[in-house]
Amino acid sequence: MSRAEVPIISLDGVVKSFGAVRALQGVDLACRKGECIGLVGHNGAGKSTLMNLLAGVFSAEGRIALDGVDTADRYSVAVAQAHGIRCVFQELSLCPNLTVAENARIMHASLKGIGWRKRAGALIIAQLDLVFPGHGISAGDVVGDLPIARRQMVEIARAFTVTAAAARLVILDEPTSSLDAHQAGQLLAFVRRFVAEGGCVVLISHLLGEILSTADRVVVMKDGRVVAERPAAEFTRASLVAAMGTVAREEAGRGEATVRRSGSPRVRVAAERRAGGIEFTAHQGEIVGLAGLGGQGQSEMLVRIFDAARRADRDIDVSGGVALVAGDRQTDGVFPLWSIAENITIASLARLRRGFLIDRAKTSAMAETWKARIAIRTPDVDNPILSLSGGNQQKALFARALGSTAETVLMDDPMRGVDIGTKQEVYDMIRSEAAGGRTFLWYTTEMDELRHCDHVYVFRDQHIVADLSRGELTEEKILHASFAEVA
Ligand SMILES: Nc1ncnc2c1ncn2[C@@H]1O[C@H](COP(=O)(O)OP(=O)(O)OP(=O)(O)O)[C@@H](O)[C@H]1O
Repeated sequence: MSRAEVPIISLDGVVKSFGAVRALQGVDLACRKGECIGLVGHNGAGKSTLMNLLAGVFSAEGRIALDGVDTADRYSVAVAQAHGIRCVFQELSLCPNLTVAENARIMHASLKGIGWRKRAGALIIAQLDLVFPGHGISAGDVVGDLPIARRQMVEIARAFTVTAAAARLVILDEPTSSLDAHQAGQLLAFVRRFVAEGGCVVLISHLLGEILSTADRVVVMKDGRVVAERPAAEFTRASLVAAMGTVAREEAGRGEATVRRSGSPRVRVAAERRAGGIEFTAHQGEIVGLAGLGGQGQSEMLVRIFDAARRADRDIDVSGGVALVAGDRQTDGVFPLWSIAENITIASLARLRRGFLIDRAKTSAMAETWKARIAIRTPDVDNPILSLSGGNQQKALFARALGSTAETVLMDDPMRGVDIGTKQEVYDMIRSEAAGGRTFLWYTTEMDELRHCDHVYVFRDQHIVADLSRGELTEEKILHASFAEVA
C-alpha cells in the first residue's frame, strides 16, 4: 500500500454498547485523504456513535489504527485532535455565553498571550469568509444571541480552522440541518474544495441529494452495522433508500391544485402597517407554509403566535389551543433531565390526570402508543430522553405536539435530523390530521416540504413578501420572492 493510501484512521470490528443497546455491532471503516465519505442510515442506526468513536469521545472494543499504526486502547480526544481529526456534532457544542472569537480559542490552545482574542477572531472570521461568504457574523458576537443557523456556521468554520495542527479529517453530523439552501450549497462546495486539496470529510446526512452530489463513497448503516458501501456514482436515490431498509416511494404532495380558503381563520396576523403589507391567515384544516431563506423572521412569527394564544396581542388572533414543535430541540424543545415518556406527555397532562395526580399508567400508555406510531427507537420509554439518537429525540417532540389536543400545531423547521422513512410517516400524519380539521403552520427551508402546504407565505428580512396558494407554488416564485429587492 502506498503512503497516500494508508488511511488517516481505520476502524476494524468496532463494537459499542449502551446498556442493553448494541449501538455498533462490529463496524469496519477506513477514512482516506482526498475523499468525502457519505454516511447514511435510519434514526438510531449508529452514525453518531461511530463519529464519536472516530473523534475519540467514546471508547469501544475493536481495533483503531491511525496512519496505519494500531492505537490499541490509547485513542482519545487529545490523540484525535493531534492527528487533525475534528468533529462537528449534531447537537451544537459552542459555549453560548462566550463570543465567536472566544469559542474559536477553545479549540486552539496555542492562541495565547497578549492579543489572543484578536487573533482568534481573525482566524474564525477568515474561515467563515472561506466557507460562507457574506455570512454577516462578527468575532465579538455572543454565540447565545445568534440564530441557530449562524451558530451552526460558526461551529462548522471552527472545525476547519488551522493553527498548530491542520484539519485532516472533519466529520460533519447533519451539518446542513439548520442551514438554508443557499448556506448548505456554500458548505457542500467548500467540502469539495477541502477534499480536492487532500482533506477527508465524513458527511452524515438524511438529505440523500446532498450525499449523492457531494460524497465520493457512500457507507450505509442499519441497526449498528455497515450494510452497503459503494462509490456514490453507483447509487441512485432509490437504491440508497432501499439499502437503508426503507421502502422508497414518491412523496405525494397535497392533492388538488387549488383550495378555496374558507371558514373562520384559526390564526390571523394583521398586515404590517406599511405599503403592500400582507395579512397572514391560517384556516381550519389548512397546512400553511412559512418559506424563504433561513432566519428571515419565520421562527419569530411562530413564537409570536404561540405567545398570542396565551396573552392578548392586538395584531394577532388565535382561536383554540396551540402546540409547538421546536426545531432547535437543544434550547427550546427537549427537557434534558426527563424521561422519553415525560417529554412526550408534558403537553397532555390535563388528560392524564387522576384526581390531583398524574396517572402513570395512562402516561406510559400514551408514550407507548407514540413510540409505536412514529417508531421511536428505545427499549424503554422511561429511559432518559438523552439516551435517544438526535432524530429520535425530534420524533418525541412531534409526538408531544401531535398527541396533544391543540387545534393548531406550529412547526419550526421540525424535521431536523429525522430520517427519510419517518419523514414520510410524519407527512402522512400531518395530512390526515389536517383532513380531520387540525391546522398546521410549517416553517421549512426545504422546497420539497412546501409541496405539502395549501398556502405559503414567503419571508424576507422579517417581512412577508409573497402570498402564494398551492396552485401558484413553484420553486422559482419562492426563490424570486426570497431574493428580490423590495420595489
Ligand atoms: N448515551 C446513550 N445512552 C444510551 N443509548 C444511547 C446513547 N447514545 C446512543 N444510544 C443509542 O445507540 C443507538 C445509536 O444511536 P446513534 O445516535 O449513533 O444513531 P444515529 O444513527 O446517529 O441516529 P440519528 O440519525 O437519529 O442521529 C440508538 O439506539 C441510541 O438510542
